Amino acid sequence: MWTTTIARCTLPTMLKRSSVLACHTLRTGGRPGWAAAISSSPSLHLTWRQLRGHGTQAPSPLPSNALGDSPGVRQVRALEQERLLEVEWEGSGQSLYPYTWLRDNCQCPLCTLQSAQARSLLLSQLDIHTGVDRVQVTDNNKVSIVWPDQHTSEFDPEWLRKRCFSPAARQALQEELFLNERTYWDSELRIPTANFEEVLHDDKAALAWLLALRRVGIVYLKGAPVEQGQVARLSQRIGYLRLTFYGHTWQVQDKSQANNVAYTSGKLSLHTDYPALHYPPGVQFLHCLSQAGEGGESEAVDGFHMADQLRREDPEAFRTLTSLRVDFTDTGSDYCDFMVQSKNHIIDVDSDGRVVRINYNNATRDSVLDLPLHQVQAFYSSLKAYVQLMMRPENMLTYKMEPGDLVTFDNWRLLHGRKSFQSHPDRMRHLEGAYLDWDEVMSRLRILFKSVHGES
Ligand SMILES: C[N+](C)(C)CCCC(=O)O
Ligand SMILES: O=C(O)CCC(=O)C(=O)O
Ligand SMILES: [Fe+2]
Ligand SMILES: [Zn+2]
Repeated sequence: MWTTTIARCTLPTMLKRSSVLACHTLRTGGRPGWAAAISSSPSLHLTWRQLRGHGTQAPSPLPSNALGDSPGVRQVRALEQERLLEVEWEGSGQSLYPYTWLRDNCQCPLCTLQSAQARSLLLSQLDIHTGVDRVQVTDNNKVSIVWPDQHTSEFDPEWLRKRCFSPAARQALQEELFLNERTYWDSELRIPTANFEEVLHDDKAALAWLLALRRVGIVYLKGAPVEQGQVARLSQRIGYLRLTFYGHTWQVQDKSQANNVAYTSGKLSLHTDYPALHYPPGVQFLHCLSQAGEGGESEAVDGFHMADQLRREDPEAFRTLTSLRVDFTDTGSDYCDFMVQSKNHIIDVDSDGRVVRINYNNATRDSVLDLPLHQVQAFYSSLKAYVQLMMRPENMLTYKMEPGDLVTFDNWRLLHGRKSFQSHPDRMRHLEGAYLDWDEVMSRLRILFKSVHGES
């Protein structure tokens, strides 16, 4: 039984600016806490193992799982009573597979459309009470099953091993697919930095960029041409960008009759972008084309880290912000006219209580507050507690973008802001921005990993 615990760990020197940075990270089993070595050198060549953290996997009853060197099958046995196939691995260990699942996932050309790597077997054709006629290990070490209707399935040992139903194997595969392990940080973070052109042209650099974006939540790219169109170029490296009412890409400038507080020279307090949508953009790019002489510095905090801190320091506030849905609103005209309304938790948690998304922009929080009278004051105190935690100097990162800098960050996790600035009509501060979603970014990450490391 592997339980998830909060552990304290010390990060290697590369991630911190000075002395020892205490970080909090999720750890499994009774193993020592991992420490991901995240290099912030200009080329940011990080290895998969470095960013995954070696100690993140739960102890596996199998010698190696989902990470290569798959042993062969020694023996298979049909457990008739339980309707399970038992696979005994060479070396040590065994795995159990339900008959129903095996029949459902037959890889033969009748059951699978090979060109789409998709199931063509219909659920109506699946007998969920099927038995087996006979099972054996073939000469080329495949697991062969003959079903009662004499249909035959053959399974590759490596394919089966990866899909082992043990809790440890499931956890290892889920981490490999979704990379949900995060490295929390505070004001001491040295933002992982890479070269813009290198990320565009080199697969290893692009992989390191996306691994760090997932794990740390923010990566700085330097050396982008100082002209519009670079965030679009970078989004093409992934696939495509996320269109919103503010356009395919958008220009952050001090505008008259601004349709958003971002388009002024005023201070922006820590926020996530677009909580007025029920599915806010997962990733944000901001490219600096021109900076203000005075002001305009950027601020950022790790919203997941802050939420975990709030859970410990003020559990009642945490409960309030994860359970009350807050109305957000955004009305105006840009790409086209819009009247957007949403209801979001300030802190979204999944069914296991893990923080998965922060939704908060004070500018678009609606005056409509759909709460019973007696909950209103408690809502404000909870929100204040979270925001005051974020504003502590030890939690907040500050940096000033220069022309050619392009920051990429996790908009579901980070809250970002900017200091007010002096507007000069001859030298306007100008950032170009774009959004992407995590599904597309993770898709590119998996493809890059496969092409760089040659694993499936
Ligand atoms: C205007 N834009 C696209 C730069 C930011 C919108 C963020 C928000 O209003 O939540
Ligand atoms: O101007 C900046 O530095 C940040 C702008 C911003 O946060 C936004 O446009 O939403
Ligand atoms: Fe923003
Ligand atoms: Zn089949």
